[in-house]
Amino acid sequence: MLRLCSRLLRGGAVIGHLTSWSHTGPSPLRCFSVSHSCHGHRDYSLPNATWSRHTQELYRKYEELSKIGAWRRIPSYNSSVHHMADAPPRGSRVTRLFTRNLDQDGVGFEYSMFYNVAEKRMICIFQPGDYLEGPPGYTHGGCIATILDSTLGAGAMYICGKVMTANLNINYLNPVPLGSTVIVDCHVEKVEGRKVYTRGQVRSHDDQILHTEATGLFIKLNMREVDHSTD
Ligand SMILES: CCCCCCCCCCCC(=O)SCCNC(=O)CCNC(=O)[C@H](O)C(C)(C)COP(=O)(O)OP(=O)(O)OC[C@H]1O[C@@H](n2cnc3c(N)ncnc32)[C@H](O)[C@@H]1OP(=O)(O)O
Repeated sequence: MLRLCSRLLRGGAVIGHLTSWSHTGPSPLRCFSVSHSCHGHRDYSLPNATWSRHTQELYRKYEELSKIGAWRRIPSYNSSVHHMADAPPRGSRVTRLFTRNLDQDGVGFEYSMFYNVAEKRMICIFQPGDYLEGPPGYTHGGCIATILDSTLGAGAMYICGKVMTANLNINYLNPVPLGSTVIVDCHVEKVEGRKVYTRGQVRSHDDQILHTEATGLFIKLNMREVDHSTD
C-alpha cells in the first residue's frame, strides 16, 4: 500500500493533488486562492465562446451567488499539477487531466464548479460536447460517470483533503443530450473515520429532468503513510 500511494502520488492520479497540505491538515481554499493566478496557466472554468445560453446563465447565477459569499468558483487547469501548491517536478512527462485533454473548446467536457462550504456542496455546470457521444446524440455513460466522480471527489476533497475514489454507484435515469446544459449537484453526506460518503444528481439546467443519481465513497489518504512511502 505504501508503495502504491507513492506511485500514485508521483503519477498524479490523486484528487488531493489539487490541494496543498500542511501538518495541520488540508487547506484547499488557501491553495485555490493561490491557484487563481496559477503560473499564468489558462483557467478553463471561465466562460468561452462555445458555452450555450443556458450554460452561461447558470454560470452567471453562481457567480452572482459567489459575490455574496455563499459560493466559490473553483479554478480548473488542464493538468493536475497546475492545481497544486506543492507540485512535484514533472520531469519530461506531459500529463493532462482527463476532463481537459482536448485542445479544441466545446467538443469535450465544458464545465465550471462552484463550492458551498456551509452546505458541504459542490455543483458543476456541465455542457457535454459532441466528442462525448455514446448513443446517437447523447452523452456516453462513462463521461457522465467521469463528471460525477470529479464533482463528488472535488466536494470530498474540499471537506477532507486528499482522497481517492473507492466506490461509485450510478443510476442512469434519462439520457443527457449532447450540447445540453446540466447541473451536477453533489454533497458530502457523512464522514466516518477515513470514509467520506457523498451523493449527487445530474439534472437538466431547468431542474425539469433528473438524468442521473449517484453515490460515491472516497477514502482519505493516510498522509503519514504517504510521507513514509517516499523514503
Ligand atoms: C477541484 C478541481 C476539480 C477537479 C477534480 C478532479 C478529480 C478527479 C477525480 C478522479 C478520481 C479518480 O479517478 S481516483 C482514481 C480511481 N480510484 C482508484 O484508483 C483507487 C484505487 N484504490 C485504492 O488506491 C485503495 O483501495 C484506497 C486508497 C481507496 C483505499 O486503500 P487504503 O488506504 O489501504 O484503505 P483501506 O484500509 O483499504 O480502507 C479504508 C477504509 O475504507 C473502507 N473501504 C475501502 N474501499 C472500500 C470500498 N470499495 N467499499 C467500501 N468500503 C471500502 C475499508 O473497509 C476501510 O474501512 P474501515 O476499516 O476504516 O471501517
